Formats: sequence, C-alpha cells, structure tokens
Amino acid sequence: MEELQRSFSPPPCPSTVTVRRNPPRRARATPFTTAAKPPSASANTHDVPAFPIDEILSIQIPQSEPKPSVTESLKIFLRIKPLKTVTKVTTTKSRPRNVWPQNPSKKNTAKENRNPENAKKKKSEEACIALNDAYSVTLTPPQALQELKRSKTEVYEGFSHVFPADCSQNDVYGKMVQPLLEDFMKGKSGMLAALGPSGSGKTHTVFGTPKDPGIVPLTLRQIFNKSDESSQGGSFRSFHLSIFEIYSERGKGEKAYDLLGDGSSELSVQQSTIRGLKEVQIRNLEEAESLIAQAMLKRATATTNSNSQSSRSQCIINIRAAHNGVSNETKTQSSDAMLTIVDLAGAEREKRTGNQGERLVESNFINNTSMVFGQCLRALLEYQKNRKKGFQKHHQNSLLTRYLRDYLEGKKRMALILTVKAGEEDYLDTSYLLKQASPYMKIKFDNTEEVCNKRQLKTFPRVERNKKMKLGVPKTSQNDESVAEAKNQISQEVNLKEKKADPTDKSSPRLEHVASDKSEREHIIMRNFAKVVWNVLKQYNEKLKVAEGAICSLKENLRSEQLKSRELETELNNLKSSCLPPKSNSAEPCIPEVEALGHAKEQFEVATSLANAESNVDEDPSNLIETRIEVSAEECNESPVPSKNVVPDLGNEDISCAKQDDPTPSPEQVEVSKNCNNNRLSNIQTESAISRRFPDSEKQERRLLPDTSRSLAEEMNDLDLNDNQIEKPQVKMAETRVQEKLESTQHRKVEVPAREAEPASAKKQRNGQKPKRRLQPASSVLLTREINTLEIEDDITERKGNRGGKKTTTGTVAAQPRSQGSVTLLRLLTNNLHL
Ligand SMILES: Nc1ncnc2c1ncn2[C@@H]1O[C@H](COP(=O)(O)OP(=O)(O)OP(=O)(O)O)[C@@H](O)[C@H]1O
Repeated sequence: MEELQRSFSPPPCPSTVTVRRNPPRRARATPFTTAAKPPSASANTHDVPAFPIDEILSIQIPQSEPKPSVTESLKIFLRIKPLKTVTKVTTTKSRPRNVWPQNPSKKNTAKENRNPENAKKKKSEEACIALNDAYSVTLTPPQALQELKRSKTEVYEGFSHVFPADCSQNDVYGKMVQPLLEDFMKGKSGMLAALGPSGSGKTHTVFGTPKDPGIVPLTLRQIFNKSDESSQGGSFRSFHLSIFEIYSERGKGEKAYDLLGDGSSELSVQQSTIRGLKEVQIRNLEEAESLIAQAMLKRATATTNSNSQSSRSQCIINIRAAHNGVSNETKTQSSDAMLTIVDLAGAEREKRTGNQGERLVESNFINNTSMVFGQCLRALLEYQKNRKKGFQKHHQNSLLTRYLRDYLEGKKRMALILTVKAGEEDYLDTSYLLKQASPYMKIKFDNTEEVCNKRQLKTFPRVERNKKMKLGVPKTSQNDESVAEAKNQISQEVNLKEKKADPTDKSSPRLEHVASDKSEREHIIMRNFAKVVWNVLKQYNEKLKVAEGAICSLKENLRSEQLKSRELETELNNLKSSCLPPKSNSAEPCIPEVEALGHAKEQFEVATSLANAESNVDEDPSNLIETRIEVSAEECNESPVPSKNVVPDLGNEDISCAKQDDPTPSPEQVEVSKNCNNNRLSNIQTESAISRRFPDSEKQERRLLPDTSRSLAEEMNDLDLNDNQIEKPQVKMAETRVQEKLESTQHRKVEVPAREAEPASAKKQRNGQKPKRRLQPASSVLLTREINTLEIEDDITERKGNRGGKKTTTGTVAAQPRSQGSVTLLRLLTNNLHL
C-alpha cells in the first residue's frame, strides 16, 4: 500500500518552479451549481474556491459624501446684452420730400423697415447668438463669414443660467448673487466677477444705474436687510467696505490704487497681498452707496469706440462681514467672511476700439489681464472636469489673478457672469469669450459643404481632431467621461489657437480672421521696420555731416596754425639773423628769446605733426616738418652775415634789451649762447691766423705782445669781437662745448636741430667743405688763446674805464677808427682762412 502510494505520489519538487500564467480554459459550472454541489474528492488536488457572489451582493456599500461638482464651486452664468435698436432710427426718420423718383429697391427696404414685424425679423437675423434653453446658447457666424469660409455653428452648454437680452437686473441678482450672499451671511467667502468684451455690459451688471441698480447695490440692500433681521436676533455683526482698482498707467506695469483712500492712493503690492488698503465700516445702506459712488468717480475710465465710458481698470470691491458670535458660555470669534465683487475691464480689439497711444497701451494691459484670467478659468474648468490631469497654474501672470488665487484655484466659491453682445459684428468677440470661459462646447457641422471640407481637412491633423470633438452636455448626454478628454483637447487647442494663430489652419472663421490679421500685422511690421531703417540711415547721415564739418574745421585750424608757424619761423630767422654777427656784446641777451622761439617752433611742429597724423590730412606732416627745418636751416645759412656797421645797432637798440645790465649771465645763457659764439670763435681763430700771417705795425702800443699779435688784437677790436659780458672761463667752456657739438653734429646730423648746427652747416654749405678750424696748426690755437687773454684783459680795462662814466678812454682799441682797407683785407683773409 505504501509502495502504491509512493508510486502515485508526485515527484519531488525541482529546484525551480515554472508557473503557468494562462492555464488552459475549462468550462466552469455556474456558481449556483458549484455552490450547491459538495466539493468532490478530485477537487482536493485542484481546489478552486467558488465565486462569493452572494457575499459580494450582500455587502452594504457606505454612502460617501458627494464631491462638489464643477457647478458647485464654480458657477458660470451668461448674460446677453440687448441688441441696439437699429430699426428705430430708420422708422423714426422722416422721409425727405424729394421730387425725384425714388430708387425702387430702397423704397422697398424703407417699407420693410417701417413694418414692425419685418423690423423684428431683421433684428433677430442680425443676432449671432441665440438662446437654446436656460443653460445653452448657439453661436452662429455671420453670413459673410459663412460664405467666405467654412461655416460652423457652435453650441455652448453647461451654464448655470443664461440670461436673455430682456432679463432684468433682479433676475441676475436672484439667480446668481442670492445663493452666494446667503452663504456669505453664514460666514462663507465668495466671489462674483463679470467678464466680457468691452461694452458688453459688465459695469452695467455689476453697478447698474440709479434707476436700474446692479449686483453691488442690490447686494448691499440685501446685506442691510438681513443684518437688521439678524441683529434683531441678538448677534452682533459689522460690515466693512474696501474698494481698489488695478491699473497699468501707460503700460508701466500693474499698480493698485485705493479708491476710498485720501491723497496718494497707490497701494503697495507684494505677490498676492495688497497692503495699506483703506477699509471703511458701513453701518447702513446710504453710507455704503455713497462710498461706492465716491469710488466710481475715482475709477479710471475713458471713451472708446466701443464704449463711451469704458472701464480702464480692474475694479475690486470687498465687503467683509465681521461676525462676533457667542457660542454658549464661551465667547468665540468666528472667522470673517469676505464677499468680493470684481468688474473686469473689457477685452477689446484694436480694430474695433480704434485705440491709439495711451489708450492702446491700456488695452494691451486689459487684454493681457483678461487673457490670463481666462486661462486660469479654463484651467480650473478642465481640472474640475478631469482631476486626473494636473492643474495648470497661470495666476502668476497678472496681479489680479494673483490676488484672486484662492478663487481661481477652486479653493473658494466663485460665480462668474459672462456678458456678451449679440450683434453679428460681435461674433468674433463673443466666440472668443465663450471658447475661453464656457464650461462645454459643441461644434455643429451643419454646412452642405461638409463632405468636401472633410476631405480637404484630412490634410490638417489638428482640424481632423476638431471634427471628433462633438461634445455632449453633461446634463443631457450619457457619455460624459468619454468626451471629457476630448473636451480637454478642444480647450487646449482653442487656447493654443488663440495664442499662436496658425495661418495654415483654416478650420474656423476665427483662425482665418487671425490669418488675415497676421498678414496685415506683417505688413505693418515691415512698414515700421522700413521706417526704423530709414530713421537710422538719416541719423547716420547727420552724424556723417557733423564729422565732415569737424574735419573741415580741423583742416582750417591746421592751415591757420601752419601760417602761424611760418610767421614764427620767419620771426625766428629774423631774430637768428640779428643774432648771427660774430661780434656783438649786445646780441648775447637775445639768445634766450631766440631759444624760446626755437622751442616754440619745435613744439608747434610736433603738435602740427600730431594733428596731421590724427586728422589724416593728405599732407605728410613729417615731410612738412623736415622741409621746414631744411628751409629754416637754409635761411639761417643764407642769411647774410651782418656787417659790423649794423650789428652794434641791433645789439644796442633791439636785442640787448633786458639782459644787457646783467654782467654775469647764467650758465644756461652761456650754454645757450654757444651757437652764436661759434661764429665769433671761428672769427677769433681766423683773426689769430690773420695776425700770425699778416703782422700789423699800426698797433704797437700793446704791452707784452709781439707786434703781430698786437696788430691782430687791434684788428679784432676793430671787428668788434670783444665780448664784454663773457668772461674767460665761460668763453673757454663755450668753445669746448661748441667743439663737442660740432663733432656730434657731424655724427648725428639728423638728430641735431637746425639751430644748433647752424653756424657750422652754414659754412659748410657756403663753402662746400668742412670747417678748417681743426686743421689749423697748434700755434694758431695758442695764438688764439693769447689773443683771447689779451682781449679779456682789454675788456677788463675797458670796463674799468667805462665804469666811471660814459666817456671812453683813449687807450681802448675799440674806440680807434678803422681804415677801410684793413676791413676789406680782414674779410678776405677770413674767407680764405675758412676755405
Ligand atoms: N443689459 C443691458 N441693458 C441695457 N443696457 C445695457 C445692458 N448692458 C449694457 N448696457 C449699456 O451698454 C453700455 C456699455 O455697458 P458697460 O459700460 O456696462 O460695458 P462694459 O462691459 O463695462 O464695458 P467696458 O469693459 O468698456 O467698461 C452702457 O451704456 C450700458 O448702460
């Protein structure tokens, strides 16, 4: 038996087990049969428990609390503004009496207009929006758009209530405000907002007129009625009012202004918090109404083509209910409730309003705010319809939406009233608003060209998606969930279309309109761009002219400076030429002036060269300077050596001037004078040579000197070579320096200024040979020194003699008359010696 059992027993488990996921299906008995039948023996090995359907059915499912639906936390109402009574004008207008025959077609139209039934018909034909029921409307594009483009009727559904054109303010209050106000009086916060295009009746709905009061006055009346009732019950309640507006002045960013504040009413804004807002307690209706009227006077309004008194700001009215409730014996302060009523500025299209300048900037701000508000609303609607999808936050993009964040995120209750205009010309505005803010949308393709268009639309994937988006009303259709995703897609796409108008997508008249707008915008952009380019070119042209003017003035300056420079050069040369005589005591003091002129010239030339380099004038400044240096050198060289008759006059009268009284010139003066001395020294040397070669017997009175030397000294005196103001050591120093200068001049010819090299170069150019001074024999040098010594001694004697008075001593050589022959001879000898 045991063996038999072993033989039937399953084999030992392997190390790995394979589990079969999908076992082969077997026909199973129904639960009833399996439940009735006792488990068989074979079922021990493959025991499948019976499906506990009875148990499941007997389970009592606990009833969960109903979640707030979209319509509970966010109620959207629609109000249609009555059409303008165009027919009135035609009917009341008296027909002009005209003798000319009338145009039959015009006559007929006039007849039709006069007929009230026809007028009514026309009125209804003009409207683009029609009421389906209390919760939905149908928007039909105007005939022009239908003909031009693919027509499409849109059905908007899911409104909490649609107020027809002939509804009263009380209707609106009763359906929209009353429930919210009741909650408010119980301590729940809530918000009411009016949204719609410009001139559609937002302000009318919110504030109304004294005859036809709107939401705010009706609410205040109700509040004080109710508070009176509740105050009779014994509880204490106070109400506080604050009003402010958000406005963008000239597009410089959003600012909040207190409409109840005094003086400077600008409020500080930090994220969503507005600080410094004045809150006034309101005790009765009159107080409250007067405060509202006061605030409305301060509100920014303007006249546009759409509205004679268009709101240019977002107006926010806060009514706070401070409720001090007493619960039993312990005093507890219940939380305050806030009722916020918002009158938004209406979105407007530039074309319709004709806004320009400041108004246009304002409308940009208004459009932006209403767009952001619409985005927040759309995101909230989509989120509430399908919470699986994330909640897209847009509230950061405007101050208003930041302030109303709690409401736009669905944390607090909000009732929104969309105001639309029903005219055909208002179709685009109305369609835009409804797409943005209506809970649900259904598109009807009821055009005969549908089939043809469908084929065409296959090329556009986005359009094809649109076709699938036939949405059902939540109240009437059964497939809410299946269409929810599709609706999301629609809304996203609508937003996308409105943001980035795709010109290739011709699926809707709106987009076609956008495409035509785009081409127009491009044209405007190109025109503006061309204007900008033109302005830039003009500016460059002006700059160019200014630059040319500056260049001209610089050139003129340069020319005038060049003239001045030439004048200075001439003057310098004149002065140099006057300083050139070899023997002139009086010439010595002029040297600093010459030096100064020389320096001035140098500086000027450098400045000129710089100016030339900077101004890029055609002339080469370096060449100019070089040329001038050469010219001046030539002028100096060619300047005739002044005759001995002339030099003393110059020295005594003109040049000696200030320095003549100074017996001891400064080392600078001595150093400066070396150039002029150069000539004199060479003359001295020459004369020494003359005296060596041609002894003169006339001058024999000289002591300690041979006759020849004495005669030479006399001749030198005749030539006025005696230098009264230069003492011997100074003369020697000057001589040595001159020698050095000459050497350096020969080596660095270019670097040496013309005035320094002047004496040597003058002789070089005149004679075409190097100066012979170096080639003179040593004896002549010695003789020169002796002569110098003697000369100085004579000078000293002469000075001593002159010190007593003006009378000259008879012993001085200078006073002795010279013979004409001796002068001529000396000149010849001088020239010959320098050859
Ligand atoms: N339902 C209505 N019944 C009668 N008149 C209306 C209605 N709605 C608006 N109006 C009139 O239309 C004009 C413009 O309305 P309103 O100023 O309220 O527009 P709005 O939407 O506030 O414009 P905006 O955004 O430019 O301020 C007003 O003269 C107003 O009296």
